[in-house]
Amino acid sequence: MSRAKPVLRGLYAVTPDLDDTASLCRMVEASLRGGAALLQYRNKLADSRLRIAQASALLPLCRQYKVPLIINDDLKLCLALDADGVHLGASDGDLQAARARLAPHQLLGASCYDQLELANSAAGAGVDYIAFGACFSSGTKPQAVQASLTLFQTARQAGLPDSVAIGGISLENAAQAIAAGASAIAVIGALWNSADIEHTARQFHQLFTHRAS
Ligand SMILES: Cc1ncc(COP(=O)(O)OP(=O)(O)O)c(N)n1
Ligand SMILES: Cc1nc(C(=O)O)sc1CCOP(=O)(O)O
Ligand SMILES: [Mg+2]
Repeated sequence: MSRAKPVLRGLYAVTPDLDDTASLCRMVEASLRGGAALLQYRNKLADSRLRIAQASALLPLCRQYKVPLIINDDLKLCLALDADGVHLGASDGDLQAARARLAPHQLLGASCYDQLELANSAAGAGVDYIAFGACFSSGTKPQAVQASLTLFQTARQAGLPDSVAIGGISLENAAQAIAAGASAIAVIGALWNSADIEHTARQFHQLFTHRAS
C-alpha cells in the first residue's frame, strides 16, 4: 500500500540535546499531546549508539500520535529506521542523492539559512520543504545568520516548496513568521524550556487553528 506524504503545517518540534532517553520521551509525548504536527530528532551531543536508541524510542511514540518523525543530519539513520524523513543542512550531504534514496512518502527538508539561491537549488533537488532562519535571535544557535521574514513570501510567490521558519521562534513572535508565509514553525528553546510543554505546544498549535489559511 502506498503511504501519503504528511501535510507540512503547524508546530515542528525539534528535540533538545538530552541524553536521558526516558525524559526525552516524556517531554516529546507532552508536545505531541499538545498538538505538535511534526517532530525532528536532533541531538548534536549524542554518539551514534545513543542516536539510534533515542530515535528508535521516539518512532513508536510518533506513530501512536500519527506525527511524522524527521531525523536531523543522518540519512542512514532515517533509512535504517524507516523514519518519515530527514532534514539536511548545507554540510549534511547532497540533497539530490538523498532524494534518490528516500521512498516517495519520506520527507526531505533542507536548511536554506538566509539564501533564496539555496532554496531554488533545494527545490530543484526535489525537497519537500525549505527552512529559513534564524528568523529571530536564537539562544540555541546564537551564531546563526539572521534571515529576513520577507523570504517566506518571496519563496511562496516563486512557487517554491512549503517553508519552515526556525531560530528564536517564541509564542510572542511566531505569529509574525506565520503571517509572513511560513507553513510551519520549528522550535527548540521556547518549547522544551517552558514550564508546561503540553500547554506551550497547544498554544503554538492554536496559532495555526485560529487563522483561515
Ligand atoms: C527545520 C530545520 N531547519 C533548519 C535546521 C538547521 O539545520 P543545520 O543547518 O544542518 O544545523 P543543525 O540543526 O544540524 O545544527 C534544522 N535542523 N531543522
Ligand atoms: C537548529 C537551528 N537552525 C537554525 C537555522 O537558522 O538554520 S536556528 C536553530 C536553533 C533553533 O532553536 P531555537 O528555537 O531554540 O532558537
Ligand atoms: Mg545539520
